[in-house]
Amino acid sequence: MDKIVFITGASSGIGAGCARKFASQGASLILNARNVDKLNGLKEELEKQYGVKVYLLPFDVRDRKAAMVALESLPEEWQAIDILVNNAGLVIGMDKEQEGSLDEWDIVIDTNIKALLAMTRLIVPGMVERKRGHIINIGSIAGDAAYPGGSVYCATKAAVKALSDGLRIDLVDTPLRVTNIKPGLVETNFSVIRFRGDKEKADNVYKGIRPLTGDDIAETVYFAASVPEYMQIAEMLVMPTYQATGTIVSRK
Ligand SMILES: NC(=O)C1=CN([C@@H]2O[C@H](COP(=O)(O)OP(=O)(O)OC[C@H]3O[C@@H](n4cnc5c(N)ncnc54)[C@H](OP(=O)(O)O)[C@@H]3O)[C@@H](O)[C@H]2O)C=CC1
Ligand SMILES: CC(=O)[C@H](N)C(=O)O
Repeated sequence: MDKIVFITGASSGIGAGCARKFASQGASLILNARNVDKLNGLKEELEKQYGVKVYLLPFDVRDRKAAMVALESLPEEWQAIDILVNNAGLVIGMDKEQEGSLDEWDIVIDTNIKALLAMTRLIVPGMVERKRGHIINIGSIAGDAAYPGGSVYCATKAAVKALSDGLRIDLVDTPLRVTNIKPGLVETNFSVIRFRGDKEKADNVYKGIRPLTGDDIAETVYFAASVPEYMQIAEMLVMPTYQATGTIVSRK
């Protein structure tokens, strides 16, 4: 794949899986996250294993100015981004809406919605100009229906669906494509962060079921990116076989 792929949140889980998959197919990668050590390790791994070019662009996606400066700093040969994977995201806590922390919800909303929107706003105009581009947003099954203690996270992922659908409408007279990938249970660092570092609670989320991995979701992201140009995968809901909805899971 002779394309430049920009992935936010590439230091872990689904984002790192996407980096590995696109690298295995020969793409050039711009990788973002805050953890520079992890990004450096991934760059070294991908360059060694696949002989691809990797450019690191570490910044906090919530920092609009840092995002703008980072993108403006891209060397000429890295500027024509073909695929934007808006993946960086998180939730903190599983509190009832009437009891949770407004400060933590600010972090969640700023990362999952406002940063995704800012990255889109910064990168998509260039794609329109070049008449080439694909925006792949990582939404969630959580955006389809609220679940107990998940209202704010679910609302952010419902927003990702609305932003993806709206962008697709706004780009309908261009060759650009917009995809919303909606994973179910995927074992990554997500639950460790949700439960504020409590590994036991995080492990319980995946108990009795074989969850998906970041690599599984990366396969679907790559599939959406590699169908012929006249095809647009608008949305994909991808979950483990023993999961039926955001909350109905059969555990053995
Ligand atoms: N795991 C799951 O079950 C599911 C996850 N998702 C979604 O998938 C996406 C990826 O999550 P997942 O891989 O599971 O979780 P991880 O916690 O493993 O990875 C999250 C990534 O986002 C990055 N990130 C978080 N905040 C910021 C920030 N402010 N600026 C830049 N990067 C940031 C982290 O890097 P760093 O800390 O280095 O900045 C990390 O690379 C999220 O949008 C999540 O909502 C959707 C459905 C299911
Ligand atoms: C992390 C996710 O989005 C997952 N589908 C969940 O809400 O548990």
